[in-house]
Amino acid sequence: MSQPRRNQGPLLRFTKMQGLGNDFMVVDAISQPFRLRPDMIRDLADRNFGVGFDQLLVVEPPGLPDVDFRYRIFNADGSEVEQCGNGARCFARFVRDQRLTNKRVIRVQTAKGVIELKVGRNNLVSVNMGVPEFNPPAIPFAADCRKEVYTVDVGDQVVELSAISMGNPHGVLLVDDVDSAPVASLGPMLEKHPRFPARANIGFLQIQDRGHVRLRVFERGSGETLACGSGACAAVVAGCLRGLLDNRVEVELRGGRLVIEWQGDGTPVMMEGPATTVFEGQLRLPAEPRSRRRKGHGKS
Ligand SMILES: N[C@@H](CCC[C@H](N)C(=O)O)C(=O)O
Repeated sequence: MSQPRRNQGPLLRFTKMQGLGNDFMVVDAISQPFRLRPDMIRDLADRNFGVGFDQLLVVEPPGLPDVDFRYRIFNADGSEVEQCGNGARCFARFVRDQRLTNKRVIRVQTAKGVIELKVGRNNLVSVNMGVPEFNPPAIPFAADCRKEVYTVDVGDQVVELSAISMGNPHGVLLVDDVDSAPVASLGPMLEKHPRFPARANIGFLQIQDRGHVRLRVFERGSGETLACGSGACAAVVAGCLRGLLDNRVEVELRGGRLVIEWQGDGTPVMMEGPATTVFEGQLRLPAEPRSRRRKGHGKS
């Protein structure tokens, strides 16, 4: 890393990646120092004034035995979250391309447990996304008991949704047609609905047949994205629980297709899809104010 000039922060190397148009800035925090405040992440996520991304992914050394890396995820609003399916596939591609590992099966520690990523020979990555959680306090979702469908008052409407955690919280609504679904109006209201105390990702699911669905997701902390991997898992689980879907489902999102498999309660959800590098870059981070520098590092 080159030496920063006066009043400038260090250079940061990053890779821009995308999985079905859900786009990421990916940072190797193993071979370079990395520390960003939420306001800096928001600036970098800005599509006009920054790099522009839905999520920032950070690759760190593992903190557990039998795990290859730690995977941290930040939404465009700077909030740190537990899970990102499209990001997990890009993560797997990144650590191999950057020669941080040559394994094809990679175990990664996330804020909600360990996930396993498998890199295929065809640009496809499959991810064991873990066992979905339906217990309301664990999602978290405000309800007295577990149900497949909850009735929720939102604005002047009453909607029905499934509430599921894929490590991160999801609400899934069935719609007749995703193209005309009220994603822009209901999405933000349900994302911040008091019954989801940690906020939630809101999926709008159209069932075409038992093996094919269409989906749009209004993501917590990032708004509507072209695709949401954990949202696709939650949507298929919701459809299976309602008896509407088979165990293997092709999910069509605005940015492309994912294949999701789920064998039922207590089993993990498997996701397969592509991961693509867009470009590599470097940027000069702003210098930290002197007072903060002193506090953080104990030096002036
Ligand atoms: N795009 C992601 C999900 C990213 C995190 C999400 N916005 C949250 O706040 O939980 C995916 O592909 O799963």
